[in-house]
Amino acid sequence: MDLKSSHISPVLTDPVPVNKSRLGMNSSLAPYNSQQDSSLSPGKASRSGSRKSMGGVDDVRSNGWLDAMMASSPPRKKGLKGSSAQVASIDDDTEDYYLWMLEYPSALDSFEKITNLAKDKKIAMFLDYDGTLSPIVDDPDRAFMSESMRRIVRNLAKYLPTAIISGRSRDKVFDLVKLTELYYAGSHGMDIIGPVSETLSKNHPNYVKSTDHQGKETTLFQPAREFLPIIDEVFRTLIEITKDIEGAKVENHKFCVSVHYRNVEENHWTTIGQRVHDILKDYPRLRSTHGRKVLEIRPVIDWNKGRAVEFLLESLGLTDRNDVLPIYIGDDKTDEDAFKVLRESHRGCGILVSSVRKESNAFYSLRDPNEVKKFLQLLVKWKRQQERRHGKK
Ligand SMILES: O=P(O)(O)OC[C@H]1O[C@H](O[C@H]2O[C@H](CO)[C@@H](O)[C@H](O)[C@H]2O)[C@H](O)[C@@H](O)[C@@H]1O
Repeated sequence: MDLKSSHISPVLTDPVPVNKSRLGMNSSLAPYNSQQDSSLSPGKASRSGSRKSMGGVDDVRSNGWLDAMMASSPPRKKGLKGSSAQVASIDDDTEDYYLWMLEYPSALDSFEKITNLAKDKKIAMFLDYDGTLSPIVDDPDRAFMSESMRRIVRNLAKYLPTAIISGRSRDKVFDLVKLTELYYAGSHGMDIIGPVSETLSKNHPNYVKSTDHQGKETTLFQPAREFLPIIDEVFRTLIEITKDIEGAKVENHKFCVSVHYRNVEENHWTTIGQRVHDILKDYPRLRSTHGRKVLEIRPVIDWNKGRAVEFLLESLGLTDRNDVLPIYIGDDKTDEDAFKVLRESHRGCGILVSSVRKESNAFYSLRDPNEVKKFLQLLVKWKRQQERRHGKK
């Protein structure tokens, strides 16, 4: 992979004529504005040059934000509210779900098919965190993975290169996973700690030698470094503008910011959405994407979980090889970028974790983290058997 080419470098997207945003285009899709005052810090627009609300047209109710916010997570199971540790998703045991599974078959039922694909290949495993390794809960600070899940992931990493790719900051996700034998990509892939790769290090300015939690030599890749001050600034602003909204929570994930509304009364979702939307008019080089009851504010760079998968495969020396099968398991919209990369490059497979029907670029599905655990457990068992068969310990 040539890091000098635009294929891998996180090039900012091209500017689009201003009138597009005036036509009510969702600002989460609105591009970097080359007209911005270059004397400002990265991402910040001058007030006079900022995109203002266009008399109701540029309003979260009419531009699709509110719909996306409403649709961003399975509805709650009745009676779940209260405990912060309770799982907040529902099982949609309808006929519809089973019909949907014809298109996205269960990875458990298809296990043999998957391992047939993996025969004589090296699997590279990529795992999302929230909603995949840990259940979705009301309090993001209490989204713990179970000890049994941790044990299985640790075992898996003995046999396969395994990476966690999360929207959380790398440090936060490491604190939750606590496994030194994995690779980590935080901030939706904008903060990667991976193996040393001579080819990559020669070609990329954002690639620096580092040491991991065990003091082992690794490399750090942070394609959005220049955005650190602006992310900090927008984080503080978002805290300020949401402080009167009960239940709102803002998290700083170093290269991106999360604004949670899971615990906000539904009749205040428009307010929270509108305020975030309006603030982003001052930051044309930042955009928002929709996660599970969360708005994620991130730099407008051509980098996402899909690019992180490509990057890690390259760092592991596993790219452009027919004997590699990457598997990515994730539950969220941001994981779709990774599913898409695997689907479009005709290698590996995406597994969507969902208990409700969703359009996806994944090939298979698993209902919830419990099924993820069963799948990973089967994989460990299968790898063990394979190694025994091939005479390894
Ligand atoms: O890429 P991920 O590892 O899946 O991270 C995406 C977001 O996950 C967290 O929020 C989600 O999980 C919370 C805990 O279960 C839940 O309360 C919240 O509603 C979900 O959106 C994390 O807190 C976010 O910052 C991440 O962006």
